[in-house]
Amino acid sequence: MTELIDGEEIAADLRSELQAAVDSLADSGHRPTLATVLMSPDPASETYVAMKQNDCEELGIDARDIELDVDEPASELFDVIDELNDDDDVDGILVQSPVPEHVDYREVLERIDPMKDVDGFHPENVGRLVAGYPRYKPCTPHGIQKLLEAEGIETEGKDAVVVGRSRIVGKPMANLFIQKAPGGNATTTICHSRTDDLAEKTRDADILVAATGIPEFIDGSMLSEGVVVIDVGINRVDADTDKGYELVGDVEFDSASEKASAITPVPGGVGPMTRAMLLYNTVKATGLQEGIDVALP
Ligand SMILES: Nc1nc(=O)c2c([nH]1)NC[C@@H]1CN(c3ccc(C(=O)N[C@@H](CCC(=O)O)C(=O)O)cc3)C=[N+]21
Repeated sequence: MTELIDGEEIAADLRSELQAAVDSLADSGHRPTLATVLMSPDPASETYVAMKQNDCEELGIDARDIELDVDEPASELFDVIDELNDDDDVDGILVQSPVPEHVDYREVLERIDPMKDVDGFHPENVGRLVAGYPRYKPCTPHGIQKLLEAEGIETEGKDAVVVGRSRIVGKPMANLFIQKAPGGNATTTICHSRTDDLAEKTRDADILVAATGIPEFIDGSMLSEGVVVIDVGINRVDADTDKGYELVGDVEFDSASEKASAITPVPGGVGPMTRAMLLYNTVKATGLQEGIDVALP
């Protein structure tokens, strides 16, 4: 039997576990504050930022919502980041990606105060993660670790195959899988668009993480019996629905389900976990900056 991994439920459990930490920080006069900055040409971005704001509201995290027109010069965005960096009331800063083409995302990431970098994308935080002493783990791969943990799926000694080498998912996921730490100790292969005979590699996986951004790129024929499939893709594809699209993953769900022992759905799998870990990092950021020990789940 294939088990459907309920990311929505696991994320809800995490949020309720974070509630106590938010409450105790608020009681001591340090209610966590997350600033989101939206300057994105992607129509999905607005939805995602709105979801993050709602999550904050539910937990009592203060959410600041800054929106910039996509035609503004990059300097406007940098000014906003500088102000948020200097604002002691702001604990976490997230600049939604993608940013417009005339803005260099690398410069954006390097500009954010690393202590407020709740995405974990600043080179200092990336470096710490790779070196084995992470400060803020990037939300999606961290969320995947929490999903596996909640499902009782051991990574130690397993063959993990990550398909995709992005800065936000593939690379940090692989780095977490190889850490000498819970949720790590996996033998890890990173595959990507230039990988020869991809299916040969993916068939070796005990745990497969699909993060290519290509709809239904991985199908059941590429998988071995019993694999755990984590589908990171959230692709909007044209469809005859009210919204004019439907969401599909990077995995062809039906054929993959026939092979998998457990699989995440899209929606309702990794996405909610990514959002929960953003709240986690925001709470952690408040604790670190205020010098308060917070108990994190
Ligand atoms: N600086 C930055 N940090 C990010 O973390 C970041 C970003 N930029 N840019 C865009 C991506 C995308 N992303 C999502 C997170 C959760 C869902 C999510 O919860 N999706 C729901 C469904 C959403 C729907 O119905 O459209 C689900 O999978 O169940 C989606 C997308 C975070 N991102």
